[in-house]
Amino acid sequence: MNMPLDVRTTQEAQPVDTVSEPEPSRPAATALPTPAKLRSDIPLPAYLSTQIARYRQQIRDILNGDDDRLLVVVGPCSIHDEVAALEYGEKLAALADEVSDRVLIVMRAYLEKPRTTVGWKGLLYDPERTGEGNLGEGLVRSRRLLVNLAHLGLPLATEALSPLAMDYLDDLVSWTAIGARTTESQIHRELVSGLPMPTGFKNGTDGSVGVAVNAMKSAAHGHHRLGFNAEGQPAMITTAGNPDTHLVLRGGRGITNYDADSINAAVQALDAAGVSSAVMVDCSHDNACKQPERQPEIAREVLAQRQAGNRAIRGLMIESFLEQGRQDDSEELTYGLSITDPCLGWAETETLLRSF
Ligand SMILES: O=C[C@H](O)[C@H](O)COP(=O)(O)O
Ligand SMILES: C=C(OP(=O)(O)O)C(=O)O
Repeated sequence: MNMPLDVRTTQEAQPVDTVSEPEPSRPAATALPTPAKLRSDIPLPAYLSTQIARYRQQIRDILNGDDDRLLVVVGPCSIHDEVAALEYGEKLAALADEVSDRVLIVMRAYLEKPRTTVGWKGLLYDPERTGEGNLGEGLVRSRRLLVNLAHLGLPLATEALSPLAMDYLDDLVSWTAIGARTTESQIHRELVSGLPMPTGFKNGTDGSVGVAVNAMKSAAHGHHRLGFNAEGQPAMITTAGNPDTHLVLRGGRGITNYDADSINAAVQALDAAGVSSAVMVDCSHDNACKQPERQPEIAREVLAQRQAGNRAIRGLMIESFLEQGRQDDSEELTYGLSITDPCLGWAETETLLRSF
């Protein structure tokens, strides 16, 4: 199991003096299994652990320039239907083999969604999408799905939103994202500092790259943070620092940042800060103005810059599912169609990935 370097459990809680006033009411708390229990109920077989370690190293090698292949993180915006996710994974795994001499494909297996205001937050929180929330079932289904996807031979990517959720899942993930809404958060930077895999920090929702550069500097350092050990007891977590972080350019409100000037400016900022200049371009989100059919043209434009000599460009992100577009959540969903951001369809994705 990949745990941060040193986990010390607080043994001696100080007794609290008698409280004269009644304790203010607290939010309802429903008990959940500990990370150790979930990991033992849904174990990661040793051969998959070896596979994941190998993929993490391949991703590091690409980011460091020791492997010339293109890193492509591709898959649904969010997973709401495990059957469709596995069908997508089977297709992607076959294609990944076919293009593996020039592209390392990593499947987006996103179980937590950051929302601008409110909305469905992902399989991990509310697997039946009732609005009631059921983290107990969500954690089980999320872990089981990641194990099943890993069985297909794919490396997996996810967004780390709740730092505690990663305690249940991080052994299964080969690449992690910190999203645009949390890159500036100290808690997420501390989390990344102890993660065992390469991690991309998105630029901010306003397009600012500086917050991601600062995040990389912070995450490279060791931290002490509040957390829980594998047995679920409160613990001071001591992290060693993560040297394998990089920038993900995803555009911002009314701004795209995949053009040569934007990428060069970002690389200059990374160089000036003394952090890795490896860049991944997210062809979706604000770069595509949420128009999924624009992703192939954005990918081609970025790859033209790479072919023209910009070797800082090491990766692309593409939001893709079985069907193109999106739908609002309802009782009668179209199979294989996103219920969060719009995705490129499988046929278009296949053509695009083969062209790299
Ligand atoms: O990638 C997904 C969305 O862009 C992100 O979760 C925010 O979604 P929202 O603005 O619909 O809440
Ligand atoms: C939420 C996502 O992206 P961003 O943080 O760039 O909005 C995502 O990639 O699913």
